[in-house]
Amino acid sequence: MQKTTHTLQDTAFNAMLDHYKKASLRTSGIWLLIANLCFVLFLFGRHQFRLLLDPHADVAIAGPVLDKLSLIFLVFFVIALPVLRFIRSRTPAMALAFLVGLYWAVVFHYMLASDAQQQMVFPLFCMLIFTALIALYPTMPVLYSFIAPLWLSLFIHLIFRDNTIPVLEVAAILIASALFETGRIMLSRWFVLSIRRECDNQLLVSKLDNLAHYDPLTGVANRRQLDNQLEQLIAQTERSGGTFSLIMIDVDFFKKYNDHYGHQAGDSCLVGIAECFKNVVRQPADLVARYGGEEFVILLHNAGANDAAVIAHRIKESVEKAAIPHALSQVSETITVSQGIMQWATGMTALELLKRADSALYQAKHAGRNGYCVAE
Ligand SMILES: Nc1nc2c(ncn2[C@@H]2O[C@H](COP(=O)(O)OP(=O)(O)OP(=O)(O)O)[C@@H](O)[C@H]2O)c(=O)[nH]1
Repeated sequence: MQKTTHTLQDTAFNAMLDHYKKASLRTSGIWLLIANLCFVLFLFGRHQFRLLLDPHADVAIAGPVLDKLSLIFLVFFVIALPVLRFIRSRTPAMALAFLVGLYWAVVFHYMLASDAQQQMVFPLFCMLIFTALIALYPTMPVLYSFIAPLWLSLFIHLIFRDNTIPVLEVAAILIASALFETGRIMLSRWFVLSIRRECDNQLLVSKLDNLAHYDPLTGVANRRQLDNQLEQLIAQTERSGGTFSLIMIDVDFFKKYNDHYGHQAGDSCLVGIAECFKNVVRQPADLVARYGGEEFVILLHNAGANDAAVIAHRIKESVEKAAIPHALSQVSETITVSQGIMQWATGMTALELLKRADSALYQAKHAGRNGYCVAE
């Protein structure tokens, strides 16, 4: 039983984690794309600004290519931004992140080939990976799809550029990568922890809600929920017109049942009877509630007294079919119920309705039990 509860909790937690990962991907994916656009515009503006200050500046190699690449990114941005809203699964997000990463790998390639742009590559690399970390840390595969092309292009370039390996630059990249990875682990632990707390809170709220609104023995609505729904139904029916009915049900000779079979058997009997009621009403529209002790009430939406009588007949049949033995009953060899039906009329309060249904139930008892009576 405990194992089942744990499995259910784990399933709820995994579903919630998945939901929040996707939600965060949609919102922070947009932010990341805009941040990338800012970096692109910065490079473009920087190049134009340098030309403005010094028309002979050494920008010949990378400058024009970067301008074209900026334009390409702008087109890509215009297409990708609306698409991002519709991304529901991880694979297209990974593909999109990889494309942006690849774009930066190409930009790095051209920047590293120019003396004037070279010194910008490492700060740009750091800014890119850390903004990506902020946006994508909950979904590691998407984050790595973005980082991998950047990282590989830089590393391959550094190692194969000259015959000697630039130890300082490689060390700087390794330190930045180590900071990135430890930061990612830390953030994603906090993320998982906050989802775990959220999941626990929701489970707690639903447990408290169950305790507040359902009868712990039979699982049907309790008196509090019945009172609330009845008030609401009266207000709603008064506003929109129509009608509804209420059936009050009492188990026949239940005291004798308890005395004969014991209180625990009495409890099981109530559970079985409540099950019969649930099976015959329209759910979730109609409400089965435990009114108190061995008395139940059923609220039937959009039902007149005649419709309620049909339901009452079905209840009688369903209880008979359950065939719960009752050796001391004076009307049958099995458990039976008596029912009082009352149709709501305009201006009638909840209290009056319940009282009239109770009187009809009394009449049904008086008429020999195991039957139903409609209030006049
Ligand atoms: N096992 C069990 N018994 C309950 C519960 N709530 C009420 N009862 C019992 O239900 C019995 C109700 O008895 P009465 O009100 O005298 O009615 P009855 O014996 O059904 O007689 P009639 O209604 O006239 O047919 C009492 O013995 C209560 O103790 C419950 O939750 N579990």
